[in-house]
Amino acid sequence: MKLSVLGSGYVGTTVAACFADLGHDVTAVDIDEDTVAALNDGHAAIHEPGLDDRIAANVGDRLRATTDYDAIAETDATFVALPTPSMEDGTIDTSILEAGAEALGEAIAGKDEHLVVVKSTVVPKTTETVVAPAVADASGLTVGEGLQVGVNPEFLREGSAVDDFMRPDKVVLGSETARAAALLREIYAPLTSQVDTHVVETGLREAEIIKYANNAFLATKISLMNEIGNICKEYDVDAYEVAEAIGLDHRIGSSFLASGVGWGGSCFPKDVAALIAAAREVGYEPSLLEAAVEVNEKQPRRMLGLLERHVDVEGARVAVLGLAFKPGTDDVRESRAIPVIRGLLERGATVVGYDPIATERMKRHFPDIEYAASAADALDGADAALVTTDWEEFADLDAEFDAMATPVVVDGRHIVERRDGLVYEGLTW
Ligand SMILES: NC(=O)C1=CN([C@@H]2O[C@H](COP(=O)(O)OP(=O)(O)OC[C@H]3O[C@@H](n4cnc5c(N)ncnc54)[C@H](O)[C@@H]3O)[C@@H](O)[C@H]2O)C=CC1
Ligand SMILES: O=C(O)[C@H]1O[C@H](OP(=O)(O)OP(=O)(O)OC[C@H]2O[C@@H](n3ccc(=O)[nH]c3=O)[C@H](O)[C@@H]2O)[C@H](O)[C@@H](O)[C@@H]1O
Repeated sequence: MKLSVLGSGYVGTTVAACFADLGHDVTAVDIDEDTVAALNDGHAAIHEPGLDDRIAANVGDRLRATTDYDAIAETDATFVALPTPSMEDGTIDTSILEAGAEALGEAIAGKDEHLVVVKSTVVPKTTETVVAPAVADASGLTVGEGLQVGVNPEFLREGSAVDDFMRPDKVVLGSETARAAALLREIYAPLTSQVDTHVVETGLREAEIIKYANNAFLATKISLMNEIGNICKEYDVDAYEVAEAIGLDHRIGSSFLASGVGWGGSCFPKDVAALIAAAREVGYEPSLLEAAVEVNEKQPRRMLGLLERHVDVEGARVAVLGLAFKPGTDDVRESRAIPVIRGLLERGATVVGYDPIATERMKRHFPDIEYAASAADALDGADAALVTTDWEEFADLDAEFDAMATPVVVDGRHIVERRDGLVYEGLTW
């Protein structure tokens, strides 16, 4: 089928490249000229393992990128993967989505039929009340007739986006008409026929809230483990031993029990905040979700508190190892390193940050701190080190700690090996 994908960020680029790989003819549309040029050049503007290979294999053949919305008219269906960022009060800002939907509508005016699929994460009713009317008004098409509408939330993780898309646990297809459901099924057939996955066919609102339920559950699971971990720490118990044991209960499961400095990224914080705001909007006070956020905000402060047990932070030189919100990505959005660095600066420390790939992005947040070219350089002469991302290379650090002025490590990610001569503090162990 001929598909267009609106927005070429983490989701849009992955979706476009993977659909092309699956045999569809795909046009990626983005307003950013550099992003479009990079794609047409055979690579992504973002770092995502395996993504460049898929782009390079398909560009010039089944994949192309453009800034021209008119190209959408040549396609049968459009996946909307535009940003839905948080507003101050936690609600999602739908202005980009609305502008995109309007431009999309203008582009398909005069067509007999077009399918619009919302891939962006949106609160229940957004597709019905914001996207569909905007496309309908601008195109002149009628919702449910010429204009078919779907919601297909995305569950990929950054750092493993391609694998997650190509081997999903489930594919959620939301629609309100048999025609839209059939088109969605057809688009996903090349994937669902080759991998063992579950296809969940449901309504628009249901598909929208399934995405939030998924993320809220995972974020709350981590916060619950962090809360248990904080208690474990006070009793001198290793929370990782506890997690391993409880994870054996199949009702709990072993994934997303890694306690530490908490959850960051462009989605968990934004999506939990949006679900809280959406709940309040309909008069429900979501106290458990609020507590999950509260625990998450506590973890960086606990990390700084543990540091203060060993080092007078004012005037100290502190290495922050790991700036990305998780390993495998250069994305620093809502990275836990941000509140940690802010807390260090407030306490008068000199901060030297290190990350294998996220340094440039973190410079936009903290242009004035020092950045090291390697973990060894960051540790050289440091009075302490805080570990905020579980990059595998930190597990191999050993003799590098000898160059520290005082060998104090507060590990927020359970990644550094304890060794003789190192004053080691785990966050929840
Ligand atoms: N990042 C992730 O891992 C996941 C994100 N999501 C959701 O997917 C949506 C997109 O997220 P990301 O891909 O992370 O966003 P992103 O910020 O990485 O990329 C968005 C892209 O849209 C482009 N753009 C902005 N306005 C535009 C317009 N009017 N027309 C065309 N292009 C425009 C930007 O230039 C950028 O390339 C969000 O709703 C997010 O919550 C869902 C699952 C996973
Ligand atoms: O909606 C989204 O954008 C995506 O959000 C998350 O994916 P992502 O943010 O890429 O990363 P995760 O691997 O989920 O990690 C999120 C944060 O939780 C932290 N985390 C994760 C797991 C864990 O056990 N403990 C823990 O602290 C990570 O360090 C990271 O800061 C979800 O896992 C995806 O399914 C979803 O599609």
